[in-house]
Amino acid sequence: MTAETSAEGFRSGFACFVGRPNVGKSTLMNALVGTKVAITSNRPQTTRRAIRGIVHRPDAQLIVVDTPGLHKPRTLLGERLDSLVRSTLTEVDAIGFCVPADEKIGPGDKYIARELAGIKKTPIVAIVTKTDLVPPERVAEQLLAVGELGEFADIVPCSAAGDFQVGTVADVLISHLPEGYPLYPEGDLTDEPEQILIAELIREASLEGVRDELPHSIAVVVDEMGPREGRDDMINIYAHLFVERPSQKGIVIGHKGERLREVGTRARKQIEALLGTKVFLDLRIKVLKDWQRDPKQLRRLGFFD
Ligand SMILES: Nc1nc2c(ncn2[C@@H]2O[C@H](COP(=O)(O)OP(=O)(O)OP(=O)(O)O)[C@@H](O)[C@H]2O)c(=O)[nH]1
Repeated sequence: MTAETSAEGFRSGFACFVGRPNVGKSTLMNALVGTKVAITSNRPQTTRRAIRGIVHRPDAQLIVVDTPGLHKPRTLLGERLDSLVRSTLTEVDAIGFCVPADEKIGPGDKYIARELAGIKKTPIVAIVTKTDLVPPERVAEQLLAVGELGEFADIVPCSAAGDFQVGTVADVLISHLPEGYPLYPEGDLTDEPEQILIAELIREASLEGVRDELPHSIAVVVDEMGPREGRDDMINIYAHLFVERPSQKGIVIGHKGERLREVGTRARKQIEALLGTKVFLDLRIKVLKDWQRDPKQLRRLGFFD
């Protein structure tokens, strides 16, 4: 058997990071994944986990998933972790528990450690982050203090900002993955910007049931997205759906707007799964006469030649 067809010695699986807000989870995830793969969507219809990125190694594939909600203080310090987070934690092959080197261990860390103690089957790697901010003695003290928080498969210090031991974090997580074939061929992943993935999800939702009537006539552009004012748990997305003729507009909108509402709901759910956060989706529809034949409009819709 060739290397591609044999799983022998190859490890593949999922990992997620948990920890209080601001401990450096996102920075570490991004550093691990590097610039190779940007935020990437799951194929619709498959699992709802939001994939953050994939670390490709000759001997391993580590898929980093987001834990929506856990890093939101309200949920974190709430009475319970929501079921999505719980299921993510039990579905992954390894959990990275992040504790920063520059802050004393507090109630937030202990709360998470207690929650994690209930997850028996998944190896938990404690990661002391931001080591660049403190002297080595302090890192050593923090490693010991973290060790008191629970039973960990490993404890690793690292600094994503200082590029210290990021590779070791990957190595250690990978060492806890099961042996198996790569779960995602490299070609399966897009490195498209988030907005394009979101536009694609909206387009897919809008084609459901009318694919035959409007095969290529729908284009979607995300005009704007950003956090909703005054809320840290919701993103506003403003998007336009373009059709070529007024009759198509009618099809997409449906009787009394019913179909467009369904499209919005379906797309919103998919986008929420992708981003791991609540989404307010403002979806407008516009006729852009014969856009497929108009080079200027094609450029506007992101089809560059
Ligand atoms: N000095 C230093 N700063 C870091 C490091 N990692 C992250 N930070 C900073 O710490 C802050 C929080 O980092 P994030 O990666 O957003 O933390 P997070 O845990 O994902 O935060 P939430 O999304 O709120 O849960 C940012 O200002 C980062 O720049 C590190 O290794 N060293």
